[in-house]
Amino acid sequence: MLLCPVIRKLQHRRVVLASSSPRRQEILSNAGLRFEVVPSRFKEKLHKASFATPQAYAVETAKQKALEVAGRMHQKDLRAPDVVIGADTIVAVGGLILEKPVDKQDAYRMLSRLSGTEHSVFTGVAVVHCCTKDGQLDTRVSEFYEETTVKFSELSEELLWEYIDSGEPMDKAGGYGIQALGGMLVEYVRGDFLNVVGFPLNRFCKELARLYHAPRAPGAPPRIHYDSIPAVDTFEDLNDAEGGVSDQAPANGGLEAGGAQPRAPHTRDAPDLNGVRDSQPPLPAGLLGLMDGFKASKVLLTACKLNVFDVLKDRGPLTAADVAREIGASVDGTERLLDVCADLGLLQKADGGYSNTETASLHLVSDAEQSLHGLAAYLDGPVWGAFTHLGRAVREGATWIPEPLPQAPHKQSTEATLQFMRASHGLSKLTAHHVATAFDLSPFTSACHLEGCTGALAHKLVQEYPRLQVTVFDLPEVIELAGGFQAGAGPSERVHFVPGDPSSGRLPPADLYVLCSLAHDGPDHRLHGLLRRVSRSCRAGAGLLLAELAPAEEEEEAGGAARRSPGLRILGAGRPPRGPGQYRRLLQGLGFQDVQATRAGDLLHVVLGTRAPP
Ligand SMILES: O=c1[nH]cc([C@@H]2O[C@H](COP(=O)(O)OP(=O)(O)OP(=O)(O)O)[C@@H](O)[C@H]2O)c(=O)[nH]1
Repeated sequence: MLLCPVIRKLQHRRVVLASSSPRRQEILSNAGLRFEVVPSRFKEKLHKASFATPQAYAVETAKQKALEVAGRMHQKDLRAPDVVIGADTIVAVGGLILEKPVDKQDAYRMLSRLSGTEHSVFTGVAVVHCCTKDGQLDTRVSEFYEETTVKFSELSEELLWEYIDSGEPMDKAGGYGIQALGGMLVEYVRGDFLNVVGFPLNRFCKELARLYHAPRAPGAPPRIHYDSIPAVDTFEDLNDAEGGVSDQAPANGGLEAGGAQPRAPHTRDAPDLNGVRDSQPPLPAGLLGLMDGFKASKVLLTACKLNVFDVLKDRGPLTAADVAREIGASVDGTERLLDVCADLGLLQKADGGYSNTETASLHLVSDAEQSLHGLAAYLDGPVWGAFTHLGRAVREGATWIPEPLPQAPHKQSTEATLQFMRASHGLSKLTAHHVATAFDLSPFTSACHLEGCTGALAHKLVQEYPRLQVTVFDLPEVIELAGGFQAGAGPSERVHFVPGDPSSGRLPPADLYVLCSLAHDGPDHRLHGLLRRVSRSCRAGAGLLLAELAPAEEEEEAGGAARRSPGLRILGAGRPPRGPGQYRRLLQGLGFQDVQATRAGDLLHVVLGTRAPP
């Protein structure tokens, strides 16, 4: 699915989300939208009985929320934002409209009404386009709603009160949060899940596509289709070009009548649809994005290095001054860093306070179970340094990534070795489940993970397969430090650490050899060398499990060119990603048969082959 063009419709506009709901903020920032948050002060007290349907009530409330913010911002700044988004979520059951409970008794009334029955969740959404004419605010509103049906199980009194006492129901429509504990009350959902959570993202994208699609004038020549501009397959009718020319005025019919068409700030009026625009090459937005994409990476890596996400862990919103004090940095500099992190969807910003998004809590806090903090430090350190001198590497024919570690251990200090191991550990913990379960490995009783580093994958394998013994085989200096890492739930007597050199010398005997070294996915000749050694060492019938980082599926389909993930492509040594056919040929050429390849966790190719008899 080609998603970016839809959200990109709003890229050059000042977008405001008129909502205090953290769920809405997260849904939209996860989708890549950049926006400011200005919670609405509109009191949700419209007269429900005066609306023909519950959904009409939700839509009107959403619209009033957005208009209040547009009006207030216009008054304050004398310039309204370009787009204000408002939303309102309600639950409708048996002719009743349920909003957020006012107290525990109210929550009890709502939840007992929902117990054992089906109800509808409506989210009304208003997209208000603003423009200022002669100092006056002019608005056009596009509005819609989405309905999702939810069925609750029968809830016992005890369960009901336990849930209410958890505190979760209080700020949620209908008194439950389907995304958290409330999910346990739900028997089934029909429709958009995110609509229940507070924002119908799919419908919103379709509306954007519809709003920003300018129909071709009758008789006008057909539009040029630029190869670099992907067609939108799900969000139909999005046929304009990327970049500046895509900031066309919304289509007629998309917005309510009664005001001027909004346009992107700092741009001149778009030319008419008379073919002139079609003769212009598109502005190279993608190219410009590639050119300065490193800035976003550096912001993320720097925020990790300064432990911004650790400071915000498990705390309510903190101001820039609070964070600056804790990280020992200037308030101005910290505020700028935090604002960009919020733009990048790493932090939430509301009322001048910052807090971690779910992604940051999961992966950027240093002691999180699935932390990638170590990877960030490694990328910010040796990898950043190597890329700074990329020109030299190209001239000299060296690999693009510093031969990080096991390849050149004698050059590494213990700290450098640990830095690499932390990166590898984070990636392994993140992906171990997907690698371990991509195929049924239960027929194997012994495995050897070559370059197994801290043993994170080995621990997952023994957890999944109760009969399996796993040897972690890696350089002595790595094995020596591996004990300092928490690789699994606890020490397992079925995981053995054996020092040696995977690229020379004898390999420990095993039924299954595993190669999964994601943090230093090296050049082809290295992998081929290791595979040849496995092929020579293992008996006929032994297995080989190989896992590598893979481009997104759509890129793979487009010929593996990895057009839109250069970072992934060069995570290795600058080689193009392999497709399933290439794995098959590679392994068959090395004496393996029955080669199967699969994708796992959206980020990996996992391949399993069996050593053929010589
Ligand atoms: O399963 C879930 N259902 C609903 C929610 C959250 O409930 C609220 C709905 O309230 P409302 O639409 O009035 O939005 P507010 O939170 O008050 O924010 P505004 O400032 O936009 O008025 C909403 O937050 C949903 O996310 C949920 O979390 N799970």
